[in-house]
Amino acid sequence: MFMKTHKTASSTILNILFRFGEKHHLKFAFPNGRNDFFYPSFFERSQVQHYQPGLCFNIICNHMRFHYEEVRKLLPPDTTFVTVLRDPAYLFESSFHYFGPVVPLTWKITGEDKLAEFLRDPRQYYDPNGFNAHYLQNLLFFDFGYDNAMDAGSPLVEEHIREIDRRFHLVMLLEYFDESLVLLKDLLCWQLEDVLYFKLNARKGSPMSRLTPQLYEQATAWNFIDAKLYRYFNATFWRKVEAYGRERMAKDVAELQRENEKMTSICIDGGHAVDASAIQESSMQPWQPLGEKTILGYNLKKKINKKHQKLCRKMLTPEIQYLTDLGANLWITKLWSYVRDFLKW
Ligand SMILES: Nc1ncnc2c1ncn2[C@@H]1O[C@H](COP(=O)(O)OS(=O)(=O)O)[C@@H](OP(=O)(O)O)[C@H]1O
Repeated sequence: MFMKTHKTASSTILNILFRFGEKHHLKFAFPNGRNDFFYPSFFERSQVQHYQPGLCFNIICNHMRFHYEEVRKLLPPDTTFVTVLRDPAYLFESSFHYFGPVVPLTWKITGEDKLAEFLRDPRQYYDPNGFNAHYLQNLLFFDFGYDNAMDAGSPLVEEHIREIDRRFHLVMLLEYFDESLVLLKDLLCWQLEDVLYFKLNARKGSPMSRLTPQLYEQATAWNFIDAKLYRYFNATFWRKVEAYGRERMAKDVAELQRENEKMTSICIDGGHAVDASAIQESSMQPWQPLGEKTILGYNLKKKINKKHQKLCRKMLTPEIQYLTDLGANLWITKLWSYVRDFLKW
């Protein structure tokens, strides 16, 4: 079970899981009609495509609002639960840019830098009951199924964090992505080749966050529940690295990075991600936020040796296209995509 949190490099991990599941003919529990489990509603097993009581599924990994009991009833008792977190200030920045257009609360924010204006006085703009408001505060806590607008000082916050700790075998961190994948590979007894990846779903210009130190502080304070969550799992993460062995980790990370670089030179035209307008094949176009084309994608090299052709394509295939290839029914997502194309949205 991969709890796909938002704006945490989860699409990159999804691609890894898709490839592994496909290679080993595993059965995915896909949503029915869309690429998420009717998020932001809570997950229900009846939302799974072809769900029948007693049917066995091996992997569930699409966005959902987590509902432990329902997930438990769907999957075998020995299921491994994993997820990924990100520093909440940067997650907020990413979410604000990506989802801002679908949160009406942001429409009335004026000025060039809407994010800075929002953080100057969030209470002036924020209403927890607003449509899609969860994208603007403690999105991680919301995704895990808890109340993201609760008092950050409530003892319930720590209780919920400990609950996540009891339920998840591994909580990865975007900031230590390669270390995270080495721990994942170790936990699942996988091979190095199973965790090779290209960074997917990156926003234009995102390697340089636009958060000044002051905005970073403000974003952290505004997402203080997620900050507590992140701090807690940062500590558990480094305990896991310690147990794995620091030297062994450094060696494995270096090897993963070497292999990723090799794959980059084999697969990617120009060796880096490009603007949506520069992507030649429509099947390589990533999903874009409403009204913008800010998410980067890739062009496959024209000449790839036979051995790597399929792997390169799979590693670069965006989520929606890969889901279709794996047999997921996406009629609602596709209808929405046609409407957007028609309206040039
Ligand atoms: N490997 C790796 N390392 C570091 N960062 C990475 C990686 N892969 C993806 N990303 C960044 O993750 C952001 C996208 O997250 P998601 O794929 O979870 O987004 S989504 O919720 O599925 O839309 C997005 O962040 P922003 O660019 O800040 O928006 C990506 O750049």
